[in-house]
Amino acid sequence: MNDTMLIRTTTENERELFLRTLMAAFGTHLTPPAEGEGAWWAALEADDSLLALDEDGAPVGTAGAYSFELTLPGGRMTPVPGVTTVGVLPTHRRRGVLTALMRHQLRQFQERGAALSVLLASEAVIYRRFGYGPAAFSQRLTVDSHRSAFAAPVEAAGRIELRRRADSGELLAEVYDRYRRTQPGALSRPARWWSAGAGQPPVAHTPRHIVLHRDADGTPDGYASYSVGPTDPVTRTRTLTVDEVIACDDTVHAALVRYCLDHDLVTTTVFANLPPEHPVRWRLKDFRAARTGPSQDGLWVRLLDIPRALAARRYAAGGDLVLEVHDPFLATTGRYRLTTDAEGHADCARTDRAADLTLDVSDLGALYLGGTAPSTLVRAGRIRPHHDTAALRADTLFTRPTGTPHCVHWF
Ligand SMILES: CC(=O)SCCNC(=O)CCNC(=O)[C@H](O)C(C)(C)COP(=O)(O)OP(=O)(O)OC[C@H]1O[C@@H](n2cnc3c(N)ncnc32)[C@H](O)[C@@H]1OP(=O)(O)O
Repeated sequence: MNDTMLIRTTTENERELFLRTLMAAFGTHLTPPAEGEGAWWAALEADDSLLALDEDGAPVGTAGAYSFELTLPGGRMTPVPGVTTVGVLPTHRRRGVLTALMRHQLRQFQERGAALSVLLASEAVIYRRFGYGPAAFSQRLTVDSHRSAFAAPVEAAGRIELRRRADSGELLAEVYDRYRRTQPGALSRPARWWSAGAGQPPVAHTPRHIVLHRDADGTPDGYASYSVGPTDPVTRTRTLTVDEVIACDDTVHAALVRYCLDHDLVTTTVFANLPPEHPVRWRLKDFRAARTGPSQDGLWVRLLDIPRALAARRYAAGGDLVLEVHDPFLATTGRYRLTTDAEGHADCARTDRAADLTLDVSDLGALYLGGTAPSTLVRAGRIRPHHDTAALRADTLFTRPTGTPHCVHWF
């Protein structure tokens, strides 16, 4: 298959062909957006959308990429391709179509100078072989609304207003943009996403309510996006699901959470996508009124230019570490010396020195945003330490200098 397969970018007028192939791979159909919502495919970038064609020229697979900016630990932002719309027709699976698409796409990213790429994985078993590792996680918090009193009132100056999502794009985009610059692991949301609708997923099959928080001067500084499900006729239970609570400030965040918890005719409130260990649970008077769901992998990271990627983020301490990184998919192995100063600024270059740790590039991706400690992967048998203090030294450097990484953006 690989020898005869052609991979090429689409043209603007091939969007429908691309989408039909993708939808068939997922076993779904193109459904028109709900009233007042945009079509999610409006955000696709045609010149980054790849089609794999069989020997007869018929499309059998798709892969696309969006252009985002990723916020790194320490606050620097870097451009990243965000891999999306990956699918292979059920009739052509397990013959290497995805492998060929990934090879083509990663080469394209390298040619354009990307230091890393990111994705959200439909299944966790697919992408490690291509060098991606799970780097940021999210947690679901389910709260019994009637037991949700806070231990202390939220003292956020300002007010909350309920808005139509269709009229709020610019305000939400502004709030989101301020937030994502402060949140490691967050992605920019280009304008075309907002014109397609906000929330998570950004274009939902069900409409979302939006509440906007304004500070005492009237400047928007937070929002929440949510929907309320039907009432169960037997149990009389009803669930409010919050897709996104976005705010730079913890008190504003808590005011928006309080609004959601106080909604009438709701028995359960679900916060679908919070960072792990979010402090909001600790505001509850009754700690057991909330249950945390399993931690889910969110953003996956793949390093393409290791020295540039490692030097771009900040670290938690000064130090020196040599990593031997194996990248079987791109058929490279290299040793890299990472040197950081007391402020956590880094240099990274190839070296001949002996390695402290040996690891696969997908595991380096998993460590990159600080979401998982190197010692955890050593204990899991994924990373090989070469001496007793190697894991501890790596932990001291890599772990979260500026908070838990999190990516709320669905793509
Ligand atoms: C970022 C995103 O867009 S995520 C969305 C991904 N898409 C989907 O989930 C849609 C439904 N699934 C599909 O379309 C296809 O099954 C794909 C795209 C996941 C895989 O495409 P294929 O062309 O079958 O993959 P390919 O043949 O290149 O497989 C390469 C290797 O990965 C393995 N693999 C691929 N997909 C899976 C899977 N879902 N589960 C387990 N192993 C898998 C193959 O067995 C193969 O292993 P091998 O090298 O040891 O033989």
